[in-house]
Amino acid sequence: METTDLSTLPVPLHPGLPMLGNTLAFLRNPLGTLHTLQRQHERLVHLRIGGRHQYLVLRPEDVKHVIQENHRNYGRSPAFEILKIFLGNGLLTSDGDFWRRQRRLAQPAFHRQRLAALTTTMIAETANWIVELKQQRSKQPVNMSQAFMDVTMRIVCKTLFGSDTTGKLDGLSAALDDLNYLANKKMLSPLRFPYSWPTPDNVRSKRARTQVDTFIYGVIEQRRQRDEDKDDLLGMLLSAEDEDTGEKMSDQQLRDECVTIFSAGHETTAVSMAWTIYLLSQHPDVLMRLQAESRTVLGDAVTPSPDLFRSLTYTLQVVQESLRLYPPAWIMSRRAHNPDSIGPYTIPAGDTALISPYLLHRDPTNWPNPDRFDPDRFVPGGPKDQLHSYAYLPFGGGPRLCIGNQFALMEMQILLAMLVRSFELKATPNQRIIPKPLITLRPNQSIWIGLS
Ligand code: HEM
Repeated sequence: METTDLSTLPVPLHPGLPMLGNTLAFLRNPLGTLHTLQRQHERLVHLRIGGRHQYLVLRPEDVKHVIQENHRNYGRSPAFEILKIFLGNGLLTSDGDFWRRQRRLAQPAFHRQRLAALTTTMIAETANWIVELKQQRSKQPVNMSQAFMDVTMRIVCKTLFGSDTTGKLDGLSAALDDLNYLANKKMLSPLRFPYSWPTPDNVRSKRARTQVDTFIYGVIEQRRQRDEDKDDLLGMLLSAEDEDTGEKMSDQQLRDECVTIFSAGHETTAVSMAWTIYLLSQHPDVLMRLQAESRTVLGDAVTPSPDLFRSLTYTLQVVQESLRLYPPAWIMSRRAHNPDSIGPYTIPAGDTALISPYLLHRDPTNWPNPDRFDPDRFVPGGPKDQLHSYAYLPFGGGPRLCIGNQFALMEMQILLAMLVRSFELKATPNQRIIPKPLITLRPNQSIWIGLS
C-alpha cells in the first residue's frame, strides 16, 4: 500500500498576477485582501508579495506554533534591517542570543511592581494634560489624534528619563518624533536611497539622531558619574545586571533600548487611544457606563491613587475591545530558518510566515458579529475566555510578547478614565473614519471630538 508524506502537500497558492503575484492587491487594499484570503482559505495560504514567498497563517493554534512552540526556528524578517538604521540593535530589531540577553536584562524594568512607580508618573502627566484640555476647551472640536500623540509622548519621555527631561522635553520630543516618522517613511517607501546619501530626509533624520543621542548619552554619563539611582525606566535599565555573568548594558545598548522603547510604545498607544475615543463617540451607551465607572471609582481627586485604577474593570474591557477591532500591530512577520511543518504543509526555509492580529480578531468563527464594538466580550469569564489564547493577540505572543503590554494597558486605562471623568464627548457629525494600515493601523484621518 502506498503512503502519502503528509508534510509535503503544497500550500494553496492564492492566484495573482504574472511576476507581481499578490503585491498590487496588498498595496491597494491590504485589509480587504486579508478578508478575501480568510474567506477563501482555511489554514495556510501561499502569497507572493514583493518578490518574496510569504505564508499567511490563519488558525490560532498554528500561530501559537510559529510564535511560541517553534519560535526558535523563526527570526526577524528583512524589513527590520531598515529599522536598525534608526533604532540600533534594540529589543525590537535584534535576534538570537543577543536579543535573549537584552530581553532578560530589560524584563524586570516592566514587572508589575516596577510599574507602580511609572503609574504615578502617568497619572501626574495625564492630570496636567486634562488641565490643558480644560483651558483650551471651546465650542470647537479638539483634534484628539494629535492630543493623544502629545500626551503619550510626554508620558513615554517622563517614564524613560524622569526629571532629566526638565526644560528639554519639547526639543527631545520633536527629535524623537522626527526620527520615528522618518524610520516609518523609509520602511514604507518603495524607493530607498542609501542612508549615506544627503537627501533631505536623510539629513533631517541624521540631525534628529544626533540630538537624541546627545541627550541620551549625556543623561547616561551624568547618572554614571553621580552614581544616581532613579526610579524611571532608564534607571532600571542602567542597574540591570545579567544573572549569570554580572554584565551590564553598555552605553550604546542603553541608547538603543531607550529609542526602541520610545518607538515601539509611543505611536501604538496614541493610535489605540484615538480609535478608542472614536468608538466611544459612536457608542453613547458604552460611554455612559464608562463615565459612571470612572466617576464612582476615581472620585474627584485631581491625581487619583494608582491602586484605584486596578478596579476599573469596564474601562479595561473597553480598551481590550478597541484593541481587538483596531490592533495597531495589524500584521507581524517571521522568517523561517529551517523548513517548518504546519499540519500537512511546509513553510520552506528562508520564507516568511505572516500573522495578522487584525484578521484573527475578526474571524467570525471565533468572534460572533466580529465588526460590532462590544466590550462585554471581555467580561471576566465571558466569551473571550472561552477562545483559544492566540485568537486574540494585540501584543503578539510567545517569548517576543510586547514587553510594554502591561505598561500600555495601564496607560490607556488612566488616559481614558481620567478623560471621560472630566468631559462630555461629542462626536463630529459625518466623520467617516476607516482604518489605514501603515506600519500601525491608523485612522485614515484625525479624530475630532467636542469636549464640554
Ligand atoms: C497599545 C500599545 C501597544 C501595542 C498594541 C504593542 C504591540 C506590540 C506587538 C504586537 C509586539 C510584538 C511584535 C512581534 O512579535 O513581531 C510588540 C513588541 C514590543 N513592544 Fe509593544 N505594543 C504597545 C505598546 C508598547 C509600549 C508602551 C512599550 C514600551 C514602553 C512597548 C515596547 C515594545 C518592545 C520593546 C517590543 C519588542 C519586544 C521584543 O521583541 O522582545 N510596546 N509590541
